[in-house]
Amino acid sequence: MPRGRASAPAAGTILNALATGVGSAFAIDADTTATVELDVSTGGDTAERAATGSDAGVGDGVTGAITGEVAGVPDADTRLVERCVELVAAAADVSLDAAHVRTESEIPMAAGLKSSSAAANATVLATFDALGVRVTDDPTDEGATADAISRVDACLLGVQAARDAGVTVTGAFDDASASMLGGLTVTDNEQDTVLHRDTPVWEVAVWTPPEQAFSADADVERCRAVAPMADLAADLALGGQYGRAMTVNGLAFCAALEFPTDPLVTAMSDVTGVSLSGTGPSVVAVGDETGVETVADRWAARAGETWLTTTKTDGGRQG
Ligand SMILES: Nc1ncnc2c1ncn2[C@@H]1O[C@H](COP(=O)(O)OP(=O)(O)OP(=O)(O)O)[C@@H](O)[C@H]1O
Ligand SMILES: O=C(O)C1=C[C@@H](O)[C@@H](O)[C@H](O)C1
Repeated sequence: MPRGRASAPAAGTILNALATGVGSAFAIDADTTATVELDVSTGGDTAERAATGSDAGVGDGVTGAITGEVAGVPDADTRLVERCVELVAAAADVSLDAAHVRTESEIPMAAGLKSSSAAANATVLATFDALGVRVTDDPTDEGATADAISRVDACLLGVQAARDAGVTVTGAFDDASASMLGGLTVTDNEQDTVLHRDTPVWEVAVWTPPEQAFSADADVERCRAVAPMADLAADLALGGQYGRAMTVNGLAFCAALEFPTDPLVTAMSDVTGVSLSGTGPSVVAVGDETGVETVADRWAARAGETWLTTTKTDGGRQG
């Protein structure tokens, strides 16, 4: 039974795309790993098997059950990662009799740290790994050939799966591209295009409060109301002023989504940038070691987890 494995990093937010469709994120050093086992069909007529399979999946050429499992979270919603396996099988033109995907994650779920993008990217890459298809950095490798797929095309399969599973508002290509490519990206999530890439190197402090906030439940109308501030943050990010973009975004989206601004106000004089990450509740600060450690000490008095990490300039990897 072909088996594949891959990992992809979490990310923090520079600009939330829920206001205008333009978003920006950067990869951080905390991973989700996916292990995929495939039962590949060896013969017979796919359409006939698909019509008769009692557990048929929604993907073409999938005749049996695709099951998912999240280590340590028995009641997790696994539709996103199951859909990733289906879409990769369809892109690689492979028929599956069954498949199982298991994720293990250092990233808290629904905390604003792009757990969904990391899980989707890791699963897409692990499924291609099981099929012997390697991911390449060559953007001219369009679509999945017998042995290669470009990173961006692999990422777009995960974005499609997130849309199909209903875990995203815009598709979150900003989060997904930062996780898959590494470094920082600015994207247009309506066109699924990368507008800008860079690899800033920062120390990172993260405060993750004890609650969850699912992106699909975010108040989109309130986010759209802060579009003028999102436009300003986009201009700053596209001009390379990432820290200022992040702090403008943080103040605007804490206000829109009714998270406290105090963790940002008490951090901003010590760091390059600080923001609510994603749709919250986590807050992320970037800067030099002294600055982020000062902020982390201050945040440690709050309920939840405060932790230190770094930016990551490489993204998802197979094996
Ligand atoms: N490790 C994982 N394995 C499988 N599915 C996951 C995993 N992590 C997240 N998911 C899926 O993503 C959903 C959470 O998506 P959501 O966008 O709300 O969280 P997030 O990506 O952490 O937040 P944000 O988009 O604000 O950064 C979960 O309900 C689950 O379906
Ligand atoms: O679901 C979505 O479309 C998004 C969720 C958040 O992570 C945002 O930060 C991101 O820009 C878009």
